[in-house]
Amino acid sequence: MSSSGGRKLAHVALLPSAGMGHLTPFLRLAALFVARNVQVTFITPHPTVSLTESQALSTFFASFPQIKQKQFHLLQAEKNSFDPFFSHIELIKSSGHLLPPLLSALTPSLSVFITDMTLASAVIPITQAISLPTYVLFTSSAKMMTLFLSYPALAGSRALDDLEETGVIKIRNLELMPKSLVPPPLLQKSDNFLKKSFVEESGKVIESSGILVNTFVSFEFESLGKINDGEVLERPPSVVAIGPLPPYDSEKSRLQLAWLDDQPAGSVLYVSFGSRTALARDQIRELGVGLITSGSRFVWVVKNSIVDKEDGQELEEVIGHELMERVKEKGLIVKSWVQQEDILSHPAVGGFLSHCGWNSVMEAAWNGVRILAWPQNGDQKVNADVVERIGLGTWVRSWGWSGEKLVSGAEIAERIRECMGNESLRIQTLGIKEDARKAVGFGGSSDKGLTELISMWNQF
Ligand SMILES: O=c1ccn([C@@H]2O[C@H](COP(=O)(O)OP(=O)(O)O[C@H]3O[C@H](CO)[C@@H](O)[C@H](O)[C@H]3O)[C@@H](O)[C@H]2O)c(=O)[nH]1
Repeated sequence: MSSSGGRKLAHVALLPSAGMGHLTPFLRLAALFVARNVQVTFITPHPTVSLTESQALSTFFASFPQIKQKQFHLLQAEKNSFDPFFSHIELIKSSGHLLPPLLSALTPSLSVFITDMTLASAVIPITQAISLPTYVLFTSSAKMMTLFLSYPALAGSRALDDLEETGVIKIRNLELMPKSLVPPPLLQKSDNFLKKSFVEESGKVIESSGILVNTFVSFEFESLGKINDGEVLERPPSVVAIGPLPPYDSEKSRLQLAWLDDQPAGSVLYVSFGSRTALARDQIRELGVGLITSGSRFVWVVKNSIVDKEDGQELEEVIGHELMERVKEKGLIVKSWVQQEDILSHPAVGGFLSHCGWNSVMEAAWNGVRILAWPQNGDQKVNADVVERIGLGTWVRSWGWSGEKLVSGAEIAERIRECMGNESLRIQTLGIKEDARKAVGFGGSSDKGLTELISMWNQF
């Protein structure tokens, strides 16, 4: 803690987890703290899983020289997991014992620590031992949080066995969600990585000083209510909605998007499945056919590997020469990565074919762009359900989880036409954009939540 003109200022350290879906909200939160005179130390696990993360970090620290960066050098370990992101999270956790010396060397001493929810079981015992108040940034939806917080109790009860009959996940008498939304590994009887990590992380998150969640009250009123009213857990840590975490200025690449500039307002569909999902090769081709047949204009980010370091193949090899040529007539194809904020904030963009990673959902709400949801894995069906209920988009439930079936180009085209031509959805989406901006604007629900937290931390 330090003081400015006699006023105490909080010093907050942030520790993100692996992948852009976790790093981005942490960077945005750090930028918000700077704008509110909070001193920030940003702890970056080193190395990162992807090149995109290292690049995002370099740009970020160049724009925010007032933020201290502390590299957290991870132990080297064999990468033997089926998923590079999960194995990186394990690596960060197993390097946890290297954190205390790093934390004790920080000056002024820390007021508060903020960790990613996937690292809680490694971090919270360490920060508890030094009596450092620790908050969790939950990077998914509040609806997903209802499942996350109740999962240890669910997994230890008969509730999962009873599912065969009811098809609905219940905690005590509270209906959380239909089984069909839940990531399949969480429903399995046998042990698996996701089950183990939900039980371990959730068990520690409930010992935290509080949870910050990247959502806003009017968007997820019901789920936030269920948690804060003690329906999900009898004594939940306080949960504060602080989203949508707005993009910071230098996040935009300031590239000239000449092609987009030439398209009519709201006419372009942006197609992306986030930072860590690659569709199967045959599904990529069907999607290409669907995009052409739909008649819509589009910007399509094609990833052919979940790790960008390995995303080496030429697009033409993946899509095929003929399709590649036809796709170019109506749209722009980008390999691996595009600065999403540049695209979603462009007036020509009116729709987003999205996997419903939660950051993408919040970014669509922030920019008033309607979603055609195509969840692929993890929390994404839960998030798609939130999108559909609030009216930010539509969801074709029959498309299933990633790889469950091959969705045909004709079917995709039909759904794109419906979504892009849906005038009431367009209007609803603009209303949601207004609500999102109100929530983080002066005196809005998210603004108040964060202001109250910071004033409390300034007293620590
Ligand atoms: O070409 C791209 C692709 C992604 N992004 C950005 O990267 C982030 C991606 O996050 P998200 O949309 O949440 O997707 P994932 O990368 O898939 O995120 C992981 O983390 C999320 C938050 O926990 C989960 O909701 C997802 O299911 C999980 O896969 C967003 O900020 C995007 O703007 C880009 O800028 N360019």
